[in-house]
Amino acid sequence: MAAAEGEDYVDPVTLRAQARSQRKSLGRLSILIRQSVRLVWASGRGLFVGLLALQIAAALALAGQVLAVQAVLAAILDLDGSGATAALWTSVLVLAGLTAVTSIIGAVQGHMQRLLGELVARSMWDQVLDVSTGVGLSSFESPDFFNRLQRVQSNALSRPYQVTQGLIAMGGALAASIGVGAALVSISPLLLPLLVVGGLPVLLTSRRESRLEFDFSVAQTPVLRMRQYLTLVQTGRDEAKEIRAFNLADWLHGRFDTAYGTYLGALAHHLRRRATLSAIGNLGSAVVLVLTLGALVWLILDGQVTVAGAGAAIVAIRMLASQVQTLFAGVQRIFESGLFLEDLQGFLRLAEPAKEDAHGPEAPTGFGAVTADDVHFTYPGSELPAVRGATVELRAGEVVAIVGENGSGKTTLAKILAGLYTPDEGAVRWDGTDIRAWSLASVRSRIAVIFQDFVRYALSAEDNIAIGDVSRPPDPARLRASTRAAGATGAIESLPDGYATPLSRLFAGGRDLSGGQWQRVAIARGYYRDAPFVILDEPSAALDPRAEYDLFASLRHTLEGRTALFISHRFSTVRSADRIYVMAEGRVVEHGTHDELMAADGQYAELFSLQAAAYLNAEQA
Ligand SMILES: Nc1ncnc2c1ncn2[C@@H]1O[C@H](COP(=O)(O)OP(=O)(O)OP(=O)(O)O)[C@@H](O)[C@H]1O
Repeated sequence: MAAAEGEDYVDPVTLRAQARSQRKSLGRLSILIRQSVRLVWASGRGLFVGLLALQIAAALALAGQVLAVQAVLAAILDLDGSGATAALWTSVLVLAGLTAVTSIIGAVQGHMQRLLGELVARSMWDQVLDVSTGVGLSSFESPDFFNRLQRVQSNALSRPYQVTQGLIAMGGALAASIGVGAALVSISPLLLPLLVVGGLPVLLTSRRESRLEFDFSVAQTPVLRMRQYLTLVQTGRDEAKEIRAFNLADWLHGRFDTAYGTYLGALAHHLRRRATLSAIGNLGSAVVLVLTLGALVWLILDGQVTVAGAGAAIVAIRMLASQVQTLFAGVQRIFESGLFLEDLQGFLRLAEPAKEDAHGPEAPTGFGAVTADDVHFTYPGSELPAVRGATVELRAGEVVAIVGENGSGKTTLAKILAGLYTPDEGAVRWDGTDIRAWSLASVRSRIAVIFQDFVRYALSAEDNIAIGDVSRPPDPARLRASTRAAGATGAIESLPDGYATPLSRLFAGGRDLSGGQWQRVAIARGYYRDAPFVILDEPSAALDPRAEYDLFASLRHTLEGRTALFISHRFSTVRSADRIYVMAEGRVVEHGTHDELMAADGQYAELFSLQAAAYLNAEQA
């Protein structure tokens, strides 16, 4: 597993600096448009082409409307002429028909855009989920990663839809502008340049607005994450009991209000700045529009255009102004989304090291011995190493235990042995070969790990166990054997729908299990995976002493020759292990069999006696 953090991690400050240095040139716009078209094309090319075709049809209808207005006005001014009434009605009908066609096209486009937007969103989600499930586990220790994930979820994912809309609006507005512009030129060529200049103020201010929007989003991500977290805490099922027991409701609510208040204050400030900028842009456009209309009046007075032509020109000017605005709004959307898209692209690149995990030769299907050879590991962002020079060995078929006090590094060492963290120094080897020589995905497929904080999936009991090996279709016989070996048969068979019962009250007919029953389900999940190496991280913490004893006593039989690493706090449980490693402060301080360690009279003997005495005292009390 290559650590995902590295040059691809960009902190918010760097991101803002990058945003400031972004060039907003035509060259950049064309790059963004190319990227966006590729994205939309890959998600739904049929719809995209259909939408563009409709845009062209709408543009033609719009240009036709200008000419029809001119014809209607000319017919009105010529009403006393012979056949003028028929000409008037014909042009009115054409105008009405074209107007209806434009509206119908608009409505159909709306529906198609919505669908295309969803297709784009789905393809983006697919990629984002690939990253979040594919990046190295250590990414989840990094606040940078979470900030980025949050930004991508809350912002970047909606941007491709905006880009889609922006592109289509731009295409349509461009086609319409050309159509209406051509109609306008046929009335008087002098009017066109003035109108194009009219759009410039909006373009200039919109560039600045997009930068403001991006800066705002980057700056607000940590506050938004905190707010979201506080919402989750106050609405979560697991947290509900503690919130009541500790009377935390008002306190948490206060925190939430403060976080929201901070965000709202910043949002109001941000929106004022955006509103001011867009007002400046629109006022500039309005001034240019007045100049254009003035020019038109002058052309009429000068006799260069007819009154009918001038009437049609006014309609065209209004249409063109709105098309130019749509065009620039499209450009703005693409610029605005550009920074987010780059952020998103950077995020998607985080999956590349994960893809490398699948490369390389397949790991062997078994081993003679697994060793962690003088491994060191420090969590990203931590100063102190969690594991500092630990060496352990597990020979095939052995049951090996790691014991030690809280925080001594047991779980971290287990995750290193499971190939989930790459040691900073030292190596995990199978028969002398560093596991990094093989595809890490294939190494992990040979290992079954039951974590201390295993996941309670809100799925059926069957799924909760069969999830241990999704590489093949569920095997009912294996499922039942694993359940039996983990001692979970009774709990599952007494559920209303047995194995089909959802293990969560979130779903109709669902049931929850007790902590110990859940733990047995998790153990069954580990047994179900046909792996030569099984890691059980405190699998007995929620079990009663008899169940714990049974679990360990039956372990060898259940494992049928597989190798097991067993982490526990209860020394009495592990006394029959082939070898016991005692960890303290990230190091292995002692190892041997129970008898050897007791004879050595070191830390193990001390902790064992302490626990035994506590147990005896408790029994006597
Ligand atoms: N995700 C993490 N990020 C940073 N530090 C961590 C993380 N997980 C554990 N640590 C630190 O690493 C050290 C070893 O933790 P580890 O979970 O491996 O200990 P452990 O022996 O399994 O403890 P326990 O018996 O409480 O489960 C501790 O000091 C802990 O604070």
